[in-house]
Amino acid sequence: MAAATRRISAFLSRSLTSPPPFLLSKGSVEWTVFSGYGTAAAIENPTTPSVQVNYTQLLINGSFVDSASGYVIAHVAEADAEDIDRAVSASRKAFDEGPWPRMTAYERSMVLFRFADLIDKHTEELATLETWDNGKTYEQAANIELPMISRLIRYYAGWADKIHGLTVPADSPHHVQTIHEPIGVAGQIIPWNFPLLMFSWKIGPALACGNTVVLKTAEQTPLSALYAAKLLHEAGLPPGVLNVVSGFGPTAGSALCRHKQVDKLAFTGSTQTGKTVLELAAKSNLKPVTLELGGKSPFIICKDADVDQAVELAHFALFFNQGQCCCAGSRTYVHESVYDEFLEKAKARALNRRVGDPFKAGIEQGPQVDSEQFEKILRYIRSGIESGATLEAGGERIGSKGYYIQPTVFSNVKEDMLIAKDEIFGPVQAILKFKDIDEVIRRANGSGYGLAAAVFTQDIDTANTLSRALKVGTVWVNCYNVFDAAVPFGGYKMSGQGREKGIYSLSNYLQVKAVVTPLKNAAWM
Ligand SMILES: NC(=O)c1ccc[n+]([C@@H]2O[C@H](COP(=O)([O-])OP(=O)(O)OC[C@H]3O[C@@H](n4cnc5c(N)ncnc54)[C@H](O)[C@@H]3O)[C@@H](O)[C@H]2O)c1
Repeated sequence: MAAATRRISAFLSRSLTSPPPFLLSKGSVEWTVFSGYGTAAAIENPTTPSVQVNYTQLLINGSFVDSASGYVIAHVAEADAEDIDRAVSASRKAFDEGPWPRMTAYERSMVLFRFADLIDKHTEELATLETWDNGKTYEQAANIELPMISRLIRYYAGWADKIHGLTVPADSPHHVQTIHEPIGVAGQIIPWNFPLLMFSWKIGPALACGNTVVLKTAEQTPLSALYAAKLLHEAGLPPGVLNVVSGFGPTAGSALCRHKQVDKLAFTGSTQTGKTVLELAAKSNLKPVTLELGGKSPFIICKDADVDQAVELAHFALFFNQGQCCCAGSRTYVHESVYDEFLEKAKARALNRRVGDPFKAGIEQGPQVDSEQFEKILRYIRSGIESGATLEAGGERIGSKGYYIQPTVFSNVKEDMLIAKDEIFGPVQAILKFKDIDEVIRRANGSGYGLAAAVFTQDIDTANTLSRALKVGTVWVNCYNVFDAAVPFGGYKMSGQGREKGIYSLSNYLQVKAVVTPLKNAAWM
């Protein structure tokens, strides 16, 4: 139904300070035509009644009140298959006929540089939306993530005019050149844990290479990407080059994956959905797919480790972003000689973690993103207790409003327990004891995932042995979560296919064409 726009609501189900002035105020609704209104053919110009929608809360005991679990912060247009089709058509037209691929690489790079400047200028708005949408702390969004995002956009802006092919020597009298061309329309699907960072990882290389994009945000976090996309247009991006659609996976996401006019797909999210995305791509037009999926990353603390430093880093590796990181160090392997000391200190650190209103200064942990994740994490905590792991700290929700979970630590964890196998995606640290290096390599590699790992040691030989033996896309040695724009990121095994960031991401968005021309009277071959 062309004129219909349904609405989905972004819920902020947590205790927060009052909404920033530039956002829709709590409970306000814009009037729109809703689907199912009359018959499709008759609704070219639907009547807009003068009556406003004023009441959207629950009417309980004579008063309009928010739901117990949270309140509405904004209403967002929901894309369905028809909207995806509109977005893909716009993107197709922008690629096939529009100015973007025909602009010089330098002009494209300047648009991206201007965009990066605007991100810096609008850090406060973007970071607020990110916290509002996701629940992560404002300090993390503003001081860590936003600077990473503008840096990454500048990194790819710098690549735009450095993408070129080769001249290739042939065995016969032919002039052979390779041309690196943009692929065309890129469909991109991102998750809710780092909405803006994932937005930048996806659009940065795609646009630098001259592609056009349809990007679907996660249904939990639609707000910040829309704001950033507006800034990109302000920076000079022509219409149709970047289309941002909010919507649900099985409808909008699936329509994007199946679309035959989409030339390439890039997906970040769960391994299960990654399999679906790959299948839909194969069944439609066999578009190439890059996948950045889940993980169960081992953090290995060797016998010579400085325990205080190891505790702090392992804590950061797991609890950062409320534990909602695909590369969270969620299996903490500790050598038996330092195990007891590590455990006591890890427990104390978790108990000291400052959990609370993510807009307040000094808070380390906000709420989980939504009720589904919240319930799932609590189920995993129960499963940890039932399977015989020792609950050392936490284990409960905090308060009765908002999705806050106590920083939780389990010891005596064994590989056959669900908490050691599955991606919990929450503030739950699982500590396992090991005796020797060969054993920990075997156990660390025993997972179906292979996204990241950390090695904590003062011995260069141990670091080298482990770095080479671990079947993962990133090994952090005596550090964690270092996400420079130039450093590739991606997974082995069920953690994904392909790499993002760095020069590796460029090849995801380029076709290589060989052009072969006969040479007549060549001066040289
Ligand atoms: N690797 C990561 O960065 C990452 C990020 C978020 C979540 N996860 C994992 O995924 C789990 C579940 O989170 P989730 O439900 O938000 O992940 P998900 O895979 O369901 O969602 C990620 C994105 O895929 C879309 N999607 C869902 N179903 C789709 C379909 N059939 N076709 C196309 N697109 C579809 C979603 O709308 C969203 O934009 C988490 O607990 C965590 O384990 C991993």
